[in-house]
Amino acid sequence: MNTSYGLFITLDGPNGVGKSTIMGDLCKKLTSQGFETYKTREPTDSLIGDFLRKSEEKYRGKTLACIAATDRYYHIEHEILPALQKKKIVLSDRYVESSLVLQRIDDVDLEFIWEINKNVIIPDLSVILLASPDTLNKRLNLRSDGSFFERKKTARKDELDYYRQAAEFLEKQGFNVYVLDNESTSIEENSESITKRIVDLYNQSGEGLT
Ligand SMILES: Nc1ncnc2c1ncn2[C@@H]1O[C@H](COP(=O)(O)OP(=O)(O)OP(=O)(O)O)[C@@H](O)[C@H]1O
Ligand SMILES: Cc1cn([C@H]2C[C@H](O)[C@@H](COP(=O)(O)O)O2)c(=O)[nH]c1=O
Repeated sequence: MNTSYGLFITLDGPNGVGKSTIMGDLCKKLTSQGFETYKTREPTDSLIGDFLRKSEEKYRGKTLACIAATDRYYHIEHEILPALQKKKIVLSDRYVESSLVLQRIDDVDLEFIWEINKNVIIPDLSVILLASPDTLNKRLNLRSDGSFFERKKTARKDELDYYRQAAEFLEKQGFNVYVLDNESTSIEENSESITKRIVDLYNQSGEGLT
């Protein structure tokens, strides 16, 4: 664990599952309990991240996978590690879990994806939110436009299958994975149980709460 350097928490799951909603709630809860948080996301807000966000209509497959991995290593070096060194609780909306799903939907095989991502730092907790394809489609339909991954017809079911496989795969790589149903369980209940896990990890690190 990275606990002597703060805590690193990732929040992942299919498009529209509720990552940013839960992230906002989690940050509020942790801040109100006296923790210093650092909220971040992938693609990052750097030039590489902006490039990744704009890339999906032009670049695909292994090329897009490498752009996402490049942005991730930049993220680790320039945002995640500096914030962990300041003992913050770093919360990232998407991380390597996303590549193990989105790049697979884009026909890149798992071995290649892992090969270019295997040197990432392991989060203290990797939260994966899931919901049924119907619910995901309903939530996404509320939006006016969609990305390549959101528009792809079979994407919802593929995303769910690949997230389940990613959870299993990452556990074997030593990740502490926490899979949650974000369909029938409320935003409040889920963010409460994630907060509890984070506080438990913090206390286990021997730092105490303040
Ligand atoms: N547990 C929940 N129950 C019901 N609705 C939820 C729940 N969690 C999130 N939502 C709703 O789902 C919708 C999508 O949420 P959000 O934008 O946070 O998803 P996201 O995973 O961040 O999406 P994207 O990956 O596309 O950015 C929002 O309208 C949000 O209010
Ligand atoms: C982290 C990550 C991102 N992408 C691409 C796929 C989408 O174009 C965006 C995700 O944007 P959102 O606003 O979070 O929906 O980035 C990718 O291909 N692989 C990745 O690992």
